[in-house]
This record gives sequence, C-alpha cells and structure tokens, in this order.
Amino acid sequence: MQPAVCRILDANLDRAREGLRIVEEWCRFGLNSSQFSDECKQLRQELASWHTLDLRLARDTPGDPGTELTHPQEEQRSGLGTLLQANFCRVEEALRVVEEYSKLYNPKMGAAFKQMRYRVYILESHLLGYQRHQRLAQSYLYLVTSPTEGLFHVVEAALQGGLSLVQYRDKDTADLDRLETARQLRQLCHQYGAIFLVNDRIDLALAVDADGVHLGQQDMPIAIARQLLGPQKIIGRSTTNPEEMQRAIQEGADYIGVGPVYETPTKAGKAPVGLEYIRHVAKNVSIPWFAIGGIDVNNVNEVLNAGAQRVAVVRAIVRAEQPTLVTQYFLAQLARVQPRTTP
Ligand SMILES: Cc1ncc(COP(=O)(O)OP(=O)(O)O)c(N)n1
Ligand SMILES: Cc1nc(C(=O)O)sc1CCOP(=O)(O)O
Ligand SMILES: [Mg+2]
Repeated sequence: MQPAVCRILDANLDRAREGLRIVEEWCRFGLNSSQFSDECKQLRQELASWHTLDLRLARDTPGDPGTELTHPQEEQRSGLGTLLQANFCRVEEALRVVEEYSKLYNPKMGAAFKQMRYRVYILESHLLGYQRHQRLAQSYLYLVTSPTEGLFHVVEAALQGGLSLVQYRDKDTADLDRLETARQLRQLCHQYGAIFLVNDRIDLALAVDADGVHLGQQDMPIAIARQLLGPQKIIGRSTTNPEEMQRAIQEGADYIGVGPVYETPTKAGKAPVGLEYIRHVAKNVSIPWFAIGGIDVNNVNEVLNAGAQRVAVVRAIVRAEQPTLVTQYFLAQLARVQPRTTP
C-alpha cells in the first residue's frame, strides 16, 4: 500500500475521532444526554477499531505541510451552534475521505465508513433538533417582527437584552428582499443562540434553513408542514379558542399562539379573545404557549396574572426607543412567574 494512502487514512481517522469527542463532550456535560453521548462513544470506538498499527506507523507529522495551515474561522466560533456544526462537518468530511481512500486499502473499511457517515448525519439532525426544542422550552419572550427601518438593529438590541426567540413576519415585501432579510436575520439570531422562525412561509423557512415556521388557521395544515420540514423543526400555530387549541395540539404543533389578548393595530380587525381564554389555556395546555396581541410593558402583568408564562410582542419591542431595556424588563417580569426548578 502506498504510504501516502496510509497517511491520509491515519490523519482522517484522527480528525473524525477528535471532532466526535468535541460533540460528545457537549452531549455529556452540556445536555446531560447519555443517549447522544453513548452514540458518539460507540462511533469513536468503531473508528478506533479500524485505526490499526500499520496506519499509525505511516504518520509523519514533521513532514506534513498541513499542520501549519489554519483558517481564521477555526480561530473563533460565534456560538455553540456554530461550534457543533463545524465539528460535525469536520467529522463528516473526514469519514468521507476515509471511505474513499480505504477502497484502495480495504474495501470492507469503505463500506463500514459509509454506514458510520450516515449514523453521524442522523446524530447531527437529532441533536440539533433536540437543542432547538430545548431552547424553545426555555424561551419566554417571543419577538414577532414587522417591517421597520433599522430592523436588524432592533433585533440585535433585543438579542443583547436576552431574547431567544424571533419570528420574521413581513406580509408585503417582494420575495427576493424577504429572502435576503430572512437570511440575515437567521444568521443574526444564530449568532446569539436564538431560534429563528418564519411566519406563514414554509418555502422561505426551508430556503434559509430557519428553525421552523409559524402558521395561522388559514395557513398550511400542520401535517403538510411537518412532512415538508421534518420532525426536527419547530411548528407553531395561532389559536383563538379552545377548539383551535385542542386541534393544534393533536396535530402536533410544538407551541401555540394565544390571542389577540387585546385589540391591536398590528392585526387590525381580529377580535380580542380576552383574558378568559388565557385562563383556559393556562389550565389545559402543557406545551409552550405564548399570549399575543396588544401586550406591552404596562399590561404584561395583567396577562401574567391570568396565567400566561410566555408572551409574544411586535410593537412593544419594534417601536421601543430602547429595545434592549424593554426586552430586559419583559424578561424580568416573566422570570417572576416561571416555575422554580429544583437545583
Ligand atoms: C406567536 C404568533 N402567534 C400568532 C400569530 C398570528 O398568525 P396568523 O394568525 O397566521 O396571522 P399572521 O401573523 O400571519 O398575520 C403569529 N404570527 N405569531
Ligand atoms: C401577529 C399577531 N397575531 C396575533 C394573534 O392573535 O394571532 S396578534 C398579532 C400582532 C401582535 O402585535 P402587537 O404586539 O403589536 O400588538
Ligand atoms: Mg399567518
């Protein structure tokens, strides 16, 4: 066997193992998930079983020109999501290299690495989906955007205040512009570890790889959205009464919107549901739900006193002079009504 092939296999087996270890550490210490960390460990052990002495002996680190090469992006990661994604990429690439070159070395190894690569794809998709749903469960304030000058500044200011859930809502702009805005908002949200959802449009959500969609009663049925988006993405549904609420849950919504609580010019003409429906949802719903419609810093406590633990707002943040401070105020009020978790 050519020594160069052995060196390639040796280097990529190491690369894949290192990347898996980085992912495994997060599964173990960040998520406390034995299921995900066991899968990483099994993959690492299988890798190790193919990393035979003849491959290790081919190593020539001083003669490897690649040890000096780094990319600036490797020196900094904008968040945990980017870090995990970069390492999944590294593992998948390395496995693909091993799969190809091992065909010259041991064809059985090629087949085994193809299987492993698919296992890593599945792990990545399950892990990212799990993280996304965890983040949703920890999100109490939800910013729904409206077209406004300085939208990115407003959203970034709110993210700096601790916001972790954003919906891009824009009914009238040309698709080409919406696509660009959605792309940039997604990037901004992910930089802060926040979830990014798209209102109404499954196609746009898919195009920018958003975390999911928000669908109203007149929008696409949840079952079709789920088929298009898959189980790992988030699907939210608007509801205005107990029947819609029950149906949304049965159909598999990940969260529901509950409103409008108060009359609002943002959704002119939609009759307010009032606090009675909030009380009903508070008693009957266990998935995340967000009270929405006319909520601001002056009336938020009334909504919380009726049983809401999460709220969604448009104007209260988009029109705020100081979106960071308003976000912090909302989050502080919301924190008062969160159930205490035992340490
Ligand atoms: C969180 C949240 N709740 C409700 C809505 C309203 O959705 P919909 O009824 O489809 O109305 P539009 O927003 O599409 O005008 C929402 N967007 N977000
Ligand atoms: C987008 C939207 N959906 C609603 C619903 O009840 O389904 S109320 C609403 C607008 C909320 O805007 P603001 O916070 O400015 O009142
Ligand atoms: Mg809609």
